[in-house]
Amino acid sequence: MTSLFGLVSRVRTVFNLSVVPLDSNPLKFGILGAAAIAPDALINPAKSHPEVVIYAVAARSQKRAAEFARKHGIEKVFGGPNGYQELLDDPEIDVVYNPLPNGLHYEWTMKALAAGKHVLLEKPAANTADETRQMFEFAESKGLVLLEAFHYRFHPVAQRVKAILDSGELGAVKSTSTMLNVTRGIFGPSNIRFDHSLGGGALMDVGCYTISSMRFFAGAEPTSVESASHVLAVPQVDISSTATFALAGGKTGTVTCTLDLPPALGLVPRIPQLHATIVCERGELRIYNYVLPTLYHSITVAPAGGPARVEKAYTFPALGEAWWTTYRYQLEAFVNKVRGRTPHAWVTKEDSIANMEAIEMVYAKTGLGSRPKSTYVPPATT
Ligand SMILES: NC(=O)C1=CN([C@@H]2O[C@H](COP(=O)(O)OP(=O)(O)OC[C@H]3O[C@@H](n4cnc5c(N)ncnc54)[C@H](OP(=O)(O)O)[C@@H]3O)[C@@H](O)[C@H]2O)C=CC1
Ligand SMILES: O=C1OC[C@@H](O)[C@H](O)[C@H]1O
Repeated sequence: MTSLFGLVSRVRTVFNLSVVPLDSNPLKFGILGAAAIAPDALINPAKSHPEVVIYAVAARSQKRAAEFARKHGIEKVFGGPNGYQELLDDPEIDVVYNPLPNGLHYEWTMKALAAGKHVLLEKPAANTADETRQMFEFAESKGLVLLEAFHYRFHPVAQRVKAILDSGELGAVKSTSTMLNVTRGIFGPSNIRFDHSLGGGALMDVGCYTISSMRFFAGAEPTSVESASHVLAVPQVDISSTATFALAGGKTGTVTCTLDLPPALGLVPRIPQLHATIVCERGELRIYNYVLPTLYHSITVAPAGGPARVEKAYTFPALGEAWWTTYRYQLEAFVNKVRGRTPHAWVTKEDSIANMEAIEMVYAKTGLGSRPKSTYVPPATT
């Protein structure tokens, strides 16, 4: 009963956020594209951050940009074929949020960095590890912050799980199983997720979380892909994928993802499955909902031969509120980094590159091949 009240209270707060007063010199964010994810990932979290103002949006259509701006109370609108570049050229903007389709991440992140903006970049970082490396090296050379938005990492759940594993309570990690299965029908056939040229594929879209969390919880990088299989949505684009990695130190990791979770009994839509199991030398740890834990989650710590305990982690001892989403925690860290303060968690350049490498390893194993490289060539001066 207590957890039901907690759930209702957290959900009510998330959907009825009051806007906190802004500091005197907030960071001004501009959004590239009137993207479906932008409200959850940035606009709503920004309402409770005194150092963030969502100042501008650009969309390929003026009308779409204007409607999005009106709906979300955004001051500045850039529309039309040059809208994205015009937003980047606006000297008022400090930070660019890039939630474009995966295949456009590289081009517009490079352009945003060239314009001197910090970038919050949606996952997966790009279509290839090479593009990912280039973006991070360019950001470093310009002294700018670039973050791949693996929001789950910033929530207390992921950090608490990592702390339990690192404590040695259960002994060393032997294997991981990470899953992200999305309900069938949420994304229609024309969705960017099924467009090869835009970087589509379940492994790119949701598999990137399963690989990221495998690497994080195992504390080890893949050395090879032992087996992999997929179901195609259209040629070269997987709607479901699974793979088993050999990881450094003799560990293994199995990842499972789909955008096509079938209904129960052929009729009842199932809620997304966002679970992970980590098997250790002296027991196992199970996480229910490591991706959107604010709604509800559980961390079950089951020592071999001993009683299991269940933990919850909605806040850190000195940071957060129970209703803070993964995105709100992520924004906290991002702003701290830009401001030169130490963030409570981070996804490093090396981490983002390694994740893309692992995705490409799976696509190589299955024969689908990496998603196409961007045709954008940065100017020589960049
Ligand atoms: N962190 C998270 O939890 C989530 C992250 N994501 C990530 O965010 C990104 C966007 O996902 P989502 O918001 O679902 O995507 P959308 O389908 O909403 O597309 C995002 C934007 O892409 C722009 N766009 C530019 N060129 C094209 C093109 N050729 N075809 C289609 N769209 C184009 C559109 O901008 P315009 O308005 O200018 O037309 C659109 O608004 C992806 O990288 C995805 O992986 C997605 C969901 C959740
Ligand atoms: O990032 C994401 O998280 C949730 C999924 O439903 C979505 O497809 C993906 O883009």
